[in-house]
Amino acid sequence: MEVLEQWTKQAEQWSSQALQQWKNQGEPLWSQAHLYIQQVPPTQIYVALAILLLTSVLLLLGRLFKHQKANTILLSGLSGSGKTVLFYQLRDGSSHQGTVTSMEPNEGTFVLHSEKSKNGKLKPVHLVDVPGHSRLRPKLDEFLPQAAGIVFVVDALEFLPNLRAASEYLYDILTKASVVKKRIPILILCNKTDKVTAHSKEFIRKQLEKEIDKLRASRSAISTADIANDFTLGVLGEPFSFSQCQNKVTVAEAVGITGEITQVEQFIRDRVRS
Ligand SMILES: Nc1nc2c(ncn2[C@@H]2O[C@H](COP(=O)(O)OP(=O)(O)OP(=O)(O)O)[C@@H](O)[C@H]2O)c(=O)[nH]1
Ligand SMILES: [Mg+2]
Repeated sequence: MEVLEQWTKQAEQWSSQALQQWKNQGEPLWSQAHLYIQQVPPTQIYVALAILLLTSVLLLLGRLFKHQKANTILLSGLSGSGKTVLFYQLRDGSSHQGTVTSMEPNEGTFVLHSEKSKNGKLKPVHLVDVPGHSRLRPKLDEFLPQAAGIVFVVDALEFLPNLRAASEYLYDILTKASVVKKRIPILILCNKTDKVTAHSKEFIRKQLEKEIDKLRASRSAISTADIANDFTLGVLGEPFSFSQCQNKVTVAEAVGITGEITQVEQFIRDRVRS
């Protein structure tokens, strides 16, 4: 016990000595600094402070601005259209065979696999694969404020049996206030075109336009109170066509399973620029 007490005393002594030494060394430095500040005209100090403040504000604004620049691309579309396969192709260049119906969004921020070998600085893309199950679709709304583009994936093989459901989902997206106000570009991606029985993108576009035209007629007949937040689609009195939309709507083809995805990659890179 005594040894311990002696040790503690010794340690206390050392630390107070060290503290005194620092104080002795620091004092002349402090008085020198004080003297120097007194010599500098106050205007110079104010100018230096103003410059410091201005650069901090500019840096902060720069960061804020960078954050606001959207780099999110959303993959939407009915269940089974091939969004998750596409997500992995874009990220890894492989389809990760054996995907099952997604129960939650797949999300990642990365440089597209096909661009990894390219020189130069490429901005990473924040890609979100929103499950097609009707109960999970509202998740799309969470990501819309940051969306730079929406890819609406359509199964070109099993297209006709799903025409009504796909048109309804697309109609909902096209009339969302956040989509219309921000004019978020939409790419209708006709997937699974590897099979000979797949429909062409022209056929798919026309069928979707016809079906949306019917939906527009039936929906405008219901109470306007229900659709108060929605925007009316196209030009009233004219048959609906995607060219009437305020946001740019384009159509492209892909084969997610084998990685023939250059058109969707181009769409993404056009929306997300460094
Ligand atoms: N023939 C063919 N089949 C494909 C293609 N892309 C995807 N598939 C198949 O389509 C099925 C559904 O693909 P997923 O990527 O899981 O579909 P999803 O859109 O993510 O579906 P949810 O998660 O339920 O919304 C899988 O069996 C895939 O193998 C393609 O280009 N050609
Ligand atoms: Mg999925």
